[in-house]
Amino acid sequence: MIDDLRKDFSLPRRKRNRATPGAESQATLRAVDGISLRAAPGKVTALLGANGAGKSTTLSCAQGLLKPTAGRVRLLGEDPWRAGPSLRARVGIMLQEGGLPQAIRPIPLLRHVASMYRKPADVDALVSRLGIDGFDRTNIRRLSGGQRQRVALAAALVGDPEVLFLDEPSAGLDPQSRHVVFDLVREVKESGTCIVLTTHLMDDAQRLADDVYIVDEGRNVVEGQVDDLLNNSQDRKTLRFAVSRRGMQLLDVFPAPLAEGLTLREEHAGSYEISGPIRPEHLSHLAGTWAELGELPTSLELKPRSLEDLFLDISGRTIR
Ligand SMILES: Nc1ncnc2c1ncn2[C@@H]1O[C@H](COP(=O)(O)OP(=O)(O)OP(=O)(O)O)[C@@H](O)[C@H]1O
Repeated sequence: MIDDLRKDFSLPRRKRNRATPGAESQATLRAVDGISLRAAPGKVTALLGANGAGKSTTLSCAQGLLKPTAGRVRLLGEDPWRAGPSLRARVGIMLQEGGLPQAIRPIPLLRHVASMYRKPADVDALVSRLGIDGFDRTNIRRLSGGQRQRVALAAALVGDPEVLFLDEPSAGLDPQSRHVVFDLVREVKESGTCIVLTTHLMDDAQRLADDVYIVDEGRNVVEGQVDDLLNNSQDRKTLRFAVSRRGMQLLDVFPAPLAEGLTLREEHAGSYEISGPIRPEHLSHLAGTWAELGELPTSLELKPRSLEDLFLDISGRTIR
């Protein structure tokens, strides 16, 4: 549970303070500015946001790795910043950078980690499930990014945690590994573990998460159950199509006035997206226009709005 979390980072300012020559004044960066969230047992809670939105900082405060500037954090009822080893033993953490020792092979590392817990998970089962035995002759330093991710996940699960934090769990995974990792995460959730994850991949969030929090510039902007968020926008659809005539003006393709809350975007030359409450008349209008022009779209797709559409509406389509 996180209530009104704030985290400022002190940044050295290059400019010297004229009032006190020689002294370096400090500037602060507010990375998190009032985030609140709750993560329940037996659920996957996803924290989504653009690069630099404040997700990892929030997770680090929740894990007790960073001290919040203000606000309240409770992890299994305790303040994680002050908590001792008994709380840590109930929590599994998979960090974005891996955070693994480098000069050791994966299985000896996992056995060593397991030896620190009173009731560890079955290391052999985790190793074979995540295919770690296939690359155990290599030190962690030399593993590929995806292999290291799998070892990091196994290390986070080896203590059979009650709360599991996953920072970008599918980064660098090939499609097969991604399926295995997702199935494993679902099983862990069904066993009652509270899972909190961050991801940039909206597909992953849509497939894995029960609850989502979208953060932007350190603040919550949307929160809710994935199903509710998507159902609420059920009347909204996204139509994507491409036409072969390069350089064609958008209005030649869709001359109807953009009434009724439809938004229209040219993704790149000849490739368009219309979103909003699309009705059959709009499709027939488009088809009529194409028939007049003798144009057949090279692709055409009508989809319900996804978490990615929702996310892009909120955080914009340009890099900030
Ligand atoms: N130790 C630090 N010192 C100074 N600034 C920091 C520090 N850690 C993070 N920041 C800044 O705080 C902001 C939030 O960073 P954070 O890592 O929480 O974002 P994020 O949402 O996890 O991003 P990403 O998706 O890229 O991992 C960024 O502007 C980042 O540069």
